[in-house]
Amino acid sequence: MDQQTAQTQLSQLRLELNRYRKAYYTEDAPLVEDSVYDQKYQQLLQLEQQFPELVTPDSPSQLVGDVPASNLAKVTHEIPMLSMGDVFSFAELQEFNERIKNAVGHPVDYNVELKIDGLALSLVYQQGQLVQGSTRGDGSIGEDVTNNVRTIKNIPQTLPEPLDLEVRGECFMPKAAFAKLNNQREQNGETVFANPRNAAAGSLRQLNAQITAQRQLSTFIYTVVNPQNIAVATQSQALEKMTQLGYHVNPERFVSHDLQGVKAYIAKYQQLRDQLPYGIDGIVLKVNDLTLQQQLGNTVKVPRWEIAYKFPPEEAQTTIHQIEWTV
Ligand SMILES: NC(=O)c1cc2c(=O)c3cc(F)ccc3oc2nc1N
Repeated sequence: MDQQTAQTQLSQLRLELNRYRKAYYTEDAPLVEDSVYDQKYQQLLQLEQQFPELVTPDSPSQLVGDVPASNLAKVTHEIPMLSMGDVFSFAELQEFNERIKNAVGHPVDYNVELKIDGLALSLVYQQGQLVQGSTRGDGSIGEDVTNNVRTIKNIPQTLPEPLDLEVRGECFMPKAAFAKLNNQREQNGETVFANPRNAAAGSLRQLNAQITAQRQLSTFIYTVVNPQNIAVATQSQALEKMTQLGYHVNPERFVSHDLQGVKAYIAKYQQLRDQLPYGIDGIVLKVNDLTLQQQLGNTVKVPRWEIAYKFPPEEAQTTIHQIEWTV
């Protein structure tokens, strides 16, 4: 079908479906059977899937807050996108360090990073050109958000070298953008997002990239999936190289030879957390040597060579802070 026909059919479907919605939701007097509504709604989704550039903000598919995952095309991750094991105390970090030392046979260096509170994103490049962007999904099957990531300013569309590369990072909404967006939504009588992470997810997982483009999303890239393509031996070198390639990499990182440095880093960023322009919910410890990472491998769910230390929830931390002030 050509775009013109699709446009005609879509505007007809939008008109009909919005009329049905109005009758159903506001006048409590459905005009058609649910099955008729659902069949036409699926027709609209199919057409919007085929012609995403024809999606309009008033389309019934856009009125449900962030688009349910089922409306976005699926992407299979060649290398699964795992999540991270979490710990909640320094003692557990020490246990993690002991496990690694026993497994490897000697102490190791860790690359220590902030844990950005957003949603995981994969970016695939062929010959240095961005060809696909996708969400984690269930780790094996994610959602295709390629058109949307093309609107995110700090994602390079073209690399300075013709590399075949997959990188992964966190997509987030800066706190200032989140506050502005929620003010606008409140003024328009729309539902507000609970936190920047939900706002980022709802803004990235849109069928209409024009909506994503208005949401001021950002990224911090933290992994090269195939580091052999960029000739690096450690996580810290990989992050340096990604910076040179034009990616936005979080600067608050360092290589630690023991956990004392990590203890100070945790204390520092637990204090700085509410002054940072982006949300963090902890720190991440990664075995710095990439060969050791490979040797340590992954469990079904998480890599064995890294751990996430989660801060206590912000409100709890603020309470403790207040107690200090009153003392
Ligand atoms: N939120 C984050 O700031 C952050 C998250 C991850 C991951 O989820 C992650 C998941 C993997 F399977 C492997 C490495 C990772 O590294 C990571 N590094 C980070 N800095």
